Amino acid sequence: MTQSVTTPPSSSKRRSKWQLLMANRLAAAGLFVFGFILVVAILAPLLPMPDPNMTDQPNRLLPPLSQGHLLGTDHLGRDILSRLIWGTQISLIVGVSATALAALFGSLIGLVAGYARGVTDSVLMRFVDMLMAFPYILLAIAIVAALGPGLLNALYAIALVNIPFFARNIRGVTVSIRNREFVDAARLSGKGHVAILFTEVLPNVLPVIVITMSTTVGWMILETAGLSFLGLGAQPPTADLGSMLGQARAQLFTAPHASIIPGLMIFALVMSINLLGDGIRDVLDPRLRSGALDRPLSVTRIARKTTPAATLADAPVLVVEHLSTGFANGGAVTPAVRDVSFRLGKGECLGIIGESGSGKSVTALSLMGLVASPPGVISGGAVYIGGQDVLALRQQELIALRGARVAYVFQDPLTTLHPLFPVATQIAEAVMAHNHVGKREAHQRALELMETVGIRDAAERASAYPHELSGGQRQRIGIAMALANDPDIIIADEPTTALDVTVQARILELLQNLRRERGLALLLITHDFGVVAQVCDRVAVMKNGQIVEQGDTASILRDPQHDYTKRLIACVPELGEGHAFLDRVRPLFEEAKP
Ligand SMILES: Nc1ncnc2c1ncn2[C@@H]1O[C@H](COP(=O)(O)OP(=O)(O)OP(=O)(O)O)[C@@H](O)[C@H]1O
Repeated sequence: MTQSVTTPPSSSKRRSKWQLLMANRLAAAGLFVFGFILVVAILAPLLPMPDPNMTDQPNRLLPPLSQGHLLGTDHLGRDILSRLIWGTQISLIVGVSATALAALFGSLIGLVAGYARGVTDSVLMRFVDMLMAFPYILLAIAIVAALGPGLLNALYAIALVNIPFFARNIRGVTVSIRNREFVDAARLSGKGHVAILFTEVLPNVLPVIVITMSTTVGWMILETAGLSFLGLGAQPPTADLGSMLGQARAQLFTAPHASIIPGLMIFALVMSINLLGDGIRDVLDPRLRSGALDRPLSVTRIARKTTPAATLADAPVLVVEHLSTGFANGGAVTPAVRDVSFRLGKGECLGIIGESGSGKSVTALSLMGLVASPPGVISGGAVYIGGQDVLALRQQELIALRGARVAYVFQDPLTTLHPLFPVATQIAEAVMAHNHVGKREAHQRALELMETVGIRDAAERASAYPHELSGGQRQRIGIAMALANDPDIIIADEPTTALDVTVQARILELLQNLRRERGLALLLITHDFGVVAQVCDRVAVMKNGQIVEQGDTASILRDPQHDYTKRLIACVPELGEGHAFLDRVRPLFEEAKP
C-alpha cells in the first residue's frame, strides 16, 4: 500500500542585506549616529557658523550655551562647535584615507604573498613581521618624527603601521583559495598569474577586505587623534578632534567642556563606526549571520509551537510525527524538513530516498537533536523512541540515548574517524562512553566488534590508523562503532556512497545480516533506488523537505504514484541495458521540464 502526498513547497522570504543590517539594532544605531555625524561634517561649509580659526581673546573659555557660541569657546576664544564640525571632517578624511591606503597596500602584499608562496612570500611576510615587531603607536610616532609633524605625515604613518593587519588577514585567505579547484581550472585554461589573481582570487577575498576595513576605520580615526593629541598630526590653527583635545588639556580643570566635547565626539564617532562595522561584517559573512561559526549547542534548539503527547502507547521502536526542522538566518527560519512522518519497527529497514538537498540528512540528524544549532531549529513534531518523545527529554537524557539506543553510520568514515588514534582505540572509546568497563575490557570488546563486522586479522588491524585502511574497512570500523553499545536503531546516512560497487554490495550485506541477527531497526538514507530495492522493506521518498510518497518497497517499485518517484526509479540502469537506458529515461525528464 503506498500513500502519495503532493503539497507545493512553501517558499521562505530571503531578506536583503539592507534589511538584515537594519534588523541588527546596534548596527542600526551605529549607522544612525555615524550618518548624522557624516552629514553634518559634509555640510560644514554651508552651515551658518563662525570661522573655526577666528580668535576672540575677550571671549575665551566661554561655557556652553553662551550667546552666539552653543558649545562655548576655547582658550583662544574660537567657537568650539565650528571647530568640532570642521575637526570631525578632517579626522574622518584622514582616518578613511589611512584605512584605504592600508587596505590597498596591505591587501596587495597579502594577495601576492599568499598566491606566489616560496621566496616572495617569505620576503614580504618578513617585512610585515618587522613592522609588527614594534608597538604600532610607537612606530607611528617614530615615522612622524622622521617625516616631520603634519596631518599628511600622520596619515602615512597610521596607514603604514596598519598594513600588516591587512596583509596577514588577506594572505591567510589567499593561501586557502589558491589551492581550490576553480583556480586550478583557470590555470589549466591558460590564464596568466596576474589574471588569475585579479579575476579568480580577488573577488573571493574582497568581502574579507571590506569587513577588515569596516572594523578598523574606527581605530584609525582614534590613532590619528592620538598623534594629533601629541602635537604630531594637525598643526595650528587647523583643528582635528585629537588636536582640540590636546590643546584643551591645560584647561582640563578650569574649562572642562573644551576637552570633554571633542572627547565625546571621538567616542561617538569611533563607537558608531565600530558598531556599524560589526553589523556589516555579520551581513557580509553568511556564516556569522546564521551563527554557523558559533559553538553549536549540544542539542538542536527545539522551538515547537504545540507540545505533542509525551508518550505513545503500542508504538514501534521509532515513530516520527510531523517533524519540521529549519535553519535560522538573520531572524527568518528557512525550512529544510517539513511535516515528515514515518514509523520503523524492530528488525525492519526503512529507506529514505531523495535527490541531494531534499532533506534526508537533516531528517536523520533531527531524530537525536544533532542538527548544528545555531542555525538549526526543530520547529515542530515529535520523535518517539520506544514510545517516548525524545525531543521532550532533558538535554542530558537525550545525549545519553545517542550511541546507546540510536547509533549513526556516516558517509565518509575518513572524516568522522579521528586521524590520530588507532581504530580499535576509537571503538573502545565508544564502548566506554556508555559502559563502566576498564580499558582492557573495552579493547577486547573492540576486537570482537571488528570481527563481527568482518575485519580479518582484527588483532593485527587494531593498531592501524584510519588512513591505513581501505574505504570499505573504514566503513566497517564505522559500523563497529555504531554497534558498540547494542543500539535498537542504526541510522546509516549514505553509508556506501563513497565506496565502489563491489565493496558497496559487501557493506550492504553486512548491514542486512546485522539487522537480521540482532533485530536492529535500520534507517537507511540513500539517493539510489538500487540500494533501496536490495535492502529496504519500506521506503519514504523525499522531495523539497517533504515525504511525497511512502510504502513497502515492492509496491512502490511496481506501482510508483508520484512522478518524482517514477523518475528516481527510472534512474537505476539495468545490467546490459546500454543505450536503451538513456532512451527510456530521457522522456521522463523532458516531461518534468517546466
Ligand atoms: N547549516 C545549514 N544552514 C542552512 N541550510 C542548510 C544547512 N544544512 C543543510 N541545509 C539545507 O537543508 C536542506 C536539506 O539538506 P540535507 O543535507 O538534509 O539534504 P540531503 O537530502 O541529505 O542531501 P545530500 O544527499 O546531498 O546529503 C538543503 O536545502 C540544505 O541547503
